[in-house]
Amino acid sequence: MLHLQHLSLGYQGRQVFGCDSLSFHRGERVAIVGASGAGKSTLLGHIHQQLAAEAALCAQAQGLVDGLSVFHNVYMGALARHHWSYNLLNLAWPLAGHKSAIRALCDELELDCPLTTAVGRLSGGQRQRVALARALYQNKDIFIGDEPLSALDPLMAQRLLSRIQARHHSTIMVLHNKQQALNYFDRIIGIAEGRVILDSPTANLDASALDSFYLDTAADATS
Ligand SMILES: Nc1ncnc2c1ncn2[C@@H]1O[C@H](COP(=O)(O)OP(=O)(O)OP(=O)(O)O)[C@@H](O)[C@H]1O
Repeated sequence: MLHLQHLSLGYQGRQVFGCDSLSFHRGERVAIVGASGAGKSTLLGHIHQQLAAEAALCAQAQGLVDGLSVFHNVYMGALARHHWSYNLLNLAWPLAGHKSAIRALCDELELDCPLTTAVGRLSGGQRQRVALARALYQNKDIFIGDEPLSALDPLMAQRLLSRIQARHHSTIMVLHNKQQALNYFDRIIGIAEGRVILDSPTANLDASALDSFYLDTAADATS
């Protein structure tokens, strides 16, 4: 699906992530873990650039428009699928088909507020689910997420993780929860100081293998 070679990523001439070779395969569910500042988001952004046509990104910086409704923010996920005039019409007078599809998606994400609610009035966890709904509304085959469930309680995060994975043939996700990484992903990539220091099938790992990545173990009791 994607083969990265001799990769060097950085800002203003400073490399923050580098690797000789890193591949992502169709059908894989890959968790990326590492301490803050390790280079995870930089790598994820590059992966999304390479796979943009077939992948939806749910970024850490959600980019929601606070003054607009839940409906409008989620609909933004569909903008690229339609002509600008159709989008304009639907943003001004939401069509029944999109309203019901977005309602169903929000229900699936356990977001029960009215679609007319301004996003600026929502809690952190609700906002995160609006951003997630917008990414899912892109209807892409691959889901790329940068801590997309970090504001949710562990049980809800696990339920939504299963639903995200059921909707996409491949998932690449940065996350900070050890048990979620071990239970819901086929492969774990560990990054430290801009290098890949772990790349292994989850089946070959136990919880102690992830200790050096400072992962949150809050979900241990619920798994
Ligand atoms: N836009 C930017 N301009 C300059 N430096 C940046 C920029 N974005 C990130 N960096 C730097 O690159 C390094 C890696 O950042 P990155 O966001 O990829 O790490 P991360 O592992 O995702 O961290 P976190 O878990 O805190 O999100 C950090 O030193 C950060 O300060």
